[in-house]
Amino acid sequence: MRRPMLSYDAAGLFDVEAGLPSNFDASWSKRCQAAVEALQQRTSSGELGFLKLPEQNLGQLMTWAEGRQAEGWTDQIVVGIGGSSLGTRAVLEAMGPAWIPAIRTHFAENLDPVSLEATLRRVDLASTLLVVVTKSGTTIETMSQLWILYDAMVRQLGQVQADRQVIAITDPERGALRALARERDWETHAVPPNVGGRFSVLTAVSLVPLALAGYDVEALLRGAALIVRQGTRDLVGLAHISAQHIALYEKGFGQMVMMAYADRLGGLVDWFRQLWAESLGKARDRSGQLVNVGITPIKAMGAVDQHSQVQLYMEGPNDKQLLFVETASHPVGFQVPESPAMPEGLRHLQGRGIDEILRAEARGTRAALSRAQRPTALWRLESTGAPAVGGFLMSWMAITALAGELLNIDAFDQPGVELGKIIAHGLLGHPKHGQFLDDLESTPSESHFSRWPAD
Ligand SMILES: O=P(O)(O)OC[C@H]1O[C@](O)(CO)[C@@H](O)[C@@H]1O
Repeated sequence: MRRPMLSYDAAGLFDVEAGLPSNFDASWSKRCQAAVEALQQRTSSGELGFLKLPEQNLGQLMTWAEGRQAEGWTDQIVVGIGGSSLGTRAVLEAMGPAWIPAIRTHFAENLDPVSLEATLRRVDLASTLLVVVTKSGTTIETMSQLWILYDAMVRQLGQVQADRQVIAITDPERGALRALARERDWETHAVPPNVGGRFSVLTAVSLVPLALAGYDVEALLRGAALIVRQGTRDLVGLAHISAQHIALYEKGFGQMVMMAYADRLGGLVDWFRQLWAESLGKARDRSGQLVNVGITPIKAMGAVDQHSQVQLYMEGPNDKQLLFVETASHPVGFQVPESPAMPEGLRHLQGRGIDEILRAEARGTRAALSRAQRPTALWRLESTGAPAVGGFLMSWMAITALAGELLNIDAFDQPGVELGKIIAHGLLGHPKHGQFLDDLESTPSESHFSRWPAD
């Protein structure tokens, strides 16, 4: 039998006291079928595009990227946040160590002056592309940093040259960035309007910077395609995974820890957190009823968090679903050397690979959590090559969308993030967003305010 590119072991969700019952699959079967039909219907009507992304032909993109690489650029700064950067970062980190990038990639995500300065010190703007990614074209963090970086380029290289070095990835028609790109004649790539930001890792949003960096984006899509190759059959299988998490949520397991056992898998967990949290954390269901639903995603890293979080996961409230993510192979290896000086109790480590030790730690931790009646599951990527990474991404996009159908919520909007943005714009002087400022003006009452050192 061929080794699978990706595998999922859910036994630990069933084998614990408050876990899933043995008739789980049968009892959720009808709901899963209905969820799949609904998702397929929304896909075939053109409302949702992410399931179709593996069908793209990337020939043109590859030729374009090779042409750009041949121009001799050394670096790209990807300016974007949330769904406009997390997917790119996840793939770069996961596949990175096996790759010698054609163009080095830096990110301008958070509004941290020190990070921005550090990025500027690492690059030579004369040989750097500015890849700005924002689907809406209005995101405050992205547009402010674009303006700073573009201004620095204009001052150093002149406007004509700076305009040649900007690549804008945004909605094909709408938004401030699209308008700006038209005005300045920047090169553009379109984000399909029917693919939401957090579902956009297999669109130009990530494929453009990844192709520029020389990554095998075609293999990424091939891996994603394998997950949904059998259409309904595959989707029903994925819907049962969504249902497992929802059923556990309904039993009181309202948090979901994704614990990655390899540093380079950490970016995938960051990507997953946005996908899961923004898609499923909703106040109302589709009929408008107040439900305040959501399963809180938590990032953990093995083995480091065994020395930090695991005590809580073992003995604290039994309200967490724990997903382990590991890779079966690494592009490089280290062995603990043999030595007569090795202390007695550690001799069994001699000759062991550190990957072998890490795997044993993951197994040990999962087994211990199971003994403590905590529900666990394991995702294993055969390697962190493009197909397995693409497969992981597509699996979780489908599981998340299907979970939205099962919960009867809209997994593709994010109304809860708007108010904070409006207030921030108001604070910064936006002429139309001053309505909440009075509430902020009042000083906190002394009984709820502390300062150190005390007067
Ligand atoms: O691509 P944009 O429009 O800049 O949005 C960035 C992110 O901001 C959000 O709209 C809100 O956090 C996300 O859904 C999105 O991925």
